[in-house]
Amino acid sequence: MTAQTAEQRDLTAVIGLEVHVQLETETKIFCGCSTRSDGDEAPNTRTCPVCLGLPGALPVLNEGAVEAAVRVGKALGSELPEETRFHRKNYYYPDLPKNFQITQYDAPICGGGEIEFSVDGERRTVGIERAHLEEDPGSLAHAGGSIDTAEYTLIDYNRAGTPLMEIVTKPDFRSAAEARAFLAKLTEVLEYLGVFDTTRDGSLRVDANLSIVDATEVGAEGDIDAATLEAANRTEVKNISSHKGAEKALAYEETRQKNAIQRGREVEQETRHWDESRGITVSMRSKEAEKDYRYFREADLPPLRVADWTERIDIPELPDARRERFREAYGLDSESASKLTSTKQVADFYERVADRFDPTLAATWVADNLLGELNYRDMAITDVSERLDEFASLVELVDTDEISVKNAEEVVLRRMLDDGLAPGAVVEAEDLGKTDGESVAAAVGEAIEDNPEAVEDYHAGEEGALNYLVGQVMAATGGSADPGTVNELLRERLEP
Ligand SMILES: Nc1ncnc2c1ncn2[C@@H]1O[C@H](COP(=O)(O)OP(=O)(O)OP(=O)(O)O)[C@@H](O)[C@H]1O
Ligand SMILES: [Mg+2]
Ligand SMILES: [Mg+2]
Repeated sequence: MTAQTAEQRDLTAVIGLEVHVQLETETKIFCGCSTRSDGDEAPNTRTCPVCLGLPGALPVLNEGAVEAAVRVGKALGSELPEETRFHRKNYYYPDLPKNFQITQYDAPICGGGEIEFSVDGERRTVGIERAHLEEDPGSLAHAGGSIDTAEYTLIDYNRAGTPLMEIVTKPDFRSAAEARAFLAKLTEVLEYLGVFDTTRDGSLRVDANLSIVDATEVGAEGDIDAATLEAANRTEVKNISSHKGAEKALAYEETRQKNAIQRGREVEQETRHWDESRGITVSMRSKEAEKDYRYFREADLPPLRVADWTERIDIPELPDARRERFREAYGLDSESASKLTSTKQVADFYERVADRFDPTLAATWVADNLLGELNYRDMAITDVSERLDEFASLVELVDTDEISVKNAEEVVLRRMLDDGLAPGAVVEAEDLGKTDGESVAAAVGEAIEDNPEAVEDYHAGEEGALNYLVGQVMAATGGSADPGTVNELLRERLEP
């Protein structure tokens, strides 16, 4: 080891992501096969000559996929070209029986753009290189689960031809945590656009690129010049299917590469595989160069004019804008505004409740109570979207003081979710109607009469005695009296 490598160098990680997202369409991108799996379908049943790549079968572009891609482009602030084209990317691997993937090359549907997100309370902006449309390959099942030890592999082409969008970022990330925060934001935006179904298995897959550069190469703005980026040997980690997986794989790669460099070894430019169960990346092959793919024009698909689509398609209000509007229009704090805009469905639900009640009360009920109880049950807002009227009538019962907040939260809401009951039915079944003023007053009188010692203690200045008496009244009214009112009534009655 030379003297130079023996001392610790100050190193920085450089990260760029290629994110493959399945666009939500009814049918595949180049044929009429369904994209919807019914859960326990047999392999290779949702297929036809086109997605099986049989000779002579001709692709026909799905308009739904183009529309979704245009939405994504608009949300990213990309440049949408007048015209876009498709290419064949040639490679030999059993997940694609044609031996090429129809994708885009020099005229992708989206060029440039950026995404802003927060990480550790700081705002970051990451550039988008481009985003293009392509077909998803089939899926491989390695016997025993591991690609490097399997004896054989099974192939299922049901997934083949699902519309994919590959969103390629600039190498603008400097840490694994940033990459993860970006993925969360991207997912949120895609979900708002209605082009992405997060619950679909494998709907988001990431290739994570990482290289290490000397910290001295990083400018004041975190910028690194193109020649340095080009010269740095990067690894591309494939097979990552979750945000958390991406963060873990990148953190692993960062440590592995930094250790190699600190020991004076060079990092090899290669493709690596993320082994989720072992939590490590393993070498697969040297990184293919662009020329290996022999890209050429897909002659079976004519160039597509996107200009008309771009004009016609509008996108909804995006998460950041909606968050800001919630803060201003409804006077919510940042935390509630964030919670209530976490998905478009939650935000829509909240706005419908806020239309009927005081927005702050609506925020407490949706953000704290409802989302909390749903989360606890592994349910989503979409499970109760149809029950907005019932939910509103629960808030109404509290708002008009007919039941106590405690009973509304702990009894009514829970039984609504667990047993599918309407709030009125729960109130009746559990006899939760608030005790009227007279019976509370009577219970207060009784508590004073039955507990002379506590009364004496209270008069002797012991505040604890009052709490004891409040407890007695609450017990006598079955918890339906308002503790604050009981407290006041007792003080009044005990005044000398
Ligand atoms: N020095 C670097 N360190 C880390 N990431 C880098 C570096 N230079 C480029 N990248 C990132 O690598 C990714 C390159 O993706 P791109 O799709 O353009 O090419 P590719 O990976 O060679 O092609 P393929 O789609 O065939 O895998 C981008 O996300 C880019 O930001
Ligand atoms: Mg790529
Ligand atoms: Mg790549």
